[in-house]
Amino acid sequence: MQTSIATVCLSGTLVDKLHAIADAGFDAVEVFEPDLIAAPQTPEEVRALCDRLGLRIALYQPFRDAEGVTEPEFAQVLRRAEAKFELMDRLGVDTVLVCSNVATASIDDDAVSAAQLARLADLAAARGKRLAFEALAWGRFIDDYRRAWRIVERADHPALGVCLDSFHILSRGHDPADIERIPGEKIFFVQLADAPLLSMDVLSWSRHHRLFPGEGGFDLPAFVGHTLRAGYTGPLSLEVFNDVFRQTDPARTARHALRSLTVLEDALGTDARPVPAPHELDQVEIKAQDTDAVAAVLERIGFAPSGRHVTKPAWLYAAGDARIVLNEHNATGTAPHVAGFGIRVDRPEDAAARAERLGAQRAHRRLLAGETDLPAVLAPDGTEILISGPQSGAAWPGEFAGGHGTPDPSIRGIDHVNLTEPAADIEEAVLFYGTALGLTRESSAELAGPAGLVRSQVLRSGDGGVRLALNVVPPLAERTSTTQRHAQHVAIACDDLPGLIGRARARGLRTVPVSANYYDDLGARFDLPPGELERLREAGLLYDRDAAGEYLHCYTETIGTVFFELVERRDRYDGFGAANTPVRLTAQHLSH
Ligand SMILES: O=C(O)c1ccc(O)c(O)c1
Ligand SMILES: [Mg+2]
Repeated sequence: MQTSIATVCLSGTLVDKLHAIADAGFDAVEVFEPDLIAAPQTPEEVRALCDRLGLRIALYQPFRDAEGVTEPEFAQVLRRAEAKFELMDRLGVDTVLVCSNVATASIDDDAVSAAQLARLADLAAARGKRLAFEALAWGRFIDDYRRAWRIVERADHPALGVCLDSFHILSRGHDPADIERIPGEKIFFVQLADAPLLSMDVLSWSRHHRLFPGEGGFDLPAFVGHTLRAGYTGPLSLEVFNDVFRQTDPARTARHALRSLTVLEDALGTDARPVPAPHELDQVEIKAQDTDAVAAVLERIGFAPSGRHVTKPAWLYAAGDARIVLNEHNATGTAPHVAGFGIRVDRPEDAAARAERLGAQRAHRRLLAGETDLPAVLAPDGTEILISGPQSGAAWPGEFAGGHGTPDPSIRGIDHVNLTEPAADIEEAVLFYGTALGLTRESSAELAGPAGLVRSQVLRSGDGGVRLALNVVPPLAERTSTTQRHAQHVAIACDDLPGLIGRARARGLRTVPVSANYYDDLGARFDLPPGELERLREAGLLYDRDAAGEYLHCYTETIGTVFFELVERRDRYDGFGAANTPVRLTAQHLSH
């Protein structure tokens, strides 16, 4: 399937955009007219650049307000079209998108629109051009692709077909199954955009909030399936108007965009490779110039040092199935931060190949798997993912020697990892981690803290063995606070958290203090058994409950940009204590 993207999706000048699109690996491009008009290059120069870059210009767009108009107005439409066909000759593009009239339409009549489009198509055909008619969701009279098709069918002109844009169809709740009634050769172009399911006017929704396929609430695989079954063989072209992507690095956004098409193609089964589902979080790597303070906190929690790496300045701390690597190799000048994590899957090489197909780079392991040969990849945010095989008791811990001490018996494993992403990168991170690691998007929440709203998206493997939470830093929070920017954390699963916390405190562990008001509110919200509220208050634990079970948790101080959460899941509780997050954010804010 040919891949294409509209220049309007990206930031930068037309030349920046074309380079980014070609470098990402797209086959074709839609030139969005305002990008061309503002560019200092001549159309011939743009055409030559596309040739050099190996990019086909598949579409020129948009041509607005062409039909449903009075005869004098239509004479002006033909004059304007003549100039655009001339321009298209110079650019070397043969198809122009004509969108349904939003501004000048005064005649609500299929016969009139069909006759005018046919006359426009006559003019186009004489210049070797084609018109792809698109019903905008907010068209004055034509706002439904089925009506656009009826008009095109009625005009019955070989140079006139439809353009199907998933946003206009799915945002209005129009049934895309009727696409299959359109002959494939009359579908001149297909544009793809996803979007979050918002309730707002459709024009603002379209102009500001479109997303790449797989990132919103629309069923793009089903939509594309209908176009393919109709017999469409042209490019799948991304057309995403989005306020963030208009600002971010175009090269990175273009790679992200192409990744979304790769995922979509996989979902269509044209190149399906089952994603190996991960079983568990095998380890977390925390890097810093000096990891002593993190080591001290881990020992107070109940981890035991399992030794130093045989060749590198790195140490393994373990307890139960929880393994944390503290790495000082190549870390000059860095504060403690989560540099990577490990997952355990059935077929590590397949999982790595899948991640690479989605644009991840192979990581040249500086640390683990130097001796044991395991694949590792870099996520777009730079996090290193080490991929282990299914056997528990992986080989890599054997790279560490000289351990001592006994871990606390209540510690079970790694419950989840919580990474922070800049607001501009969250869509990319969610798409990448979800699709490369075979995790499903779970709840997303907006949590209020003293420095703004923290958006949080949870990704989870089918059996809950791997849980990853991605938090968006409030974009302006850097001006007021540093704490939320640094909200990366590693959650340690244990049983009997009250018992563990007592022993950990005796070892000197400090946790973030919880307000007295919190416990008053907890008592009001939950009818807890006698004495339970007091026990939670004395232990300084947070509490949550849902229909499936209970959740007890608490947080350590922050070291560098990392802190630890200790969690006990009772029965089948499957959340993250989100209701308690504002209390935690405030406590962390106060302790800085
Ligand atoms: O928002 C618009 O005006 C607009 C223009 C061209 C398109 O293809 C489209 O889907 C929307
Ligand atoms: Mg469109």
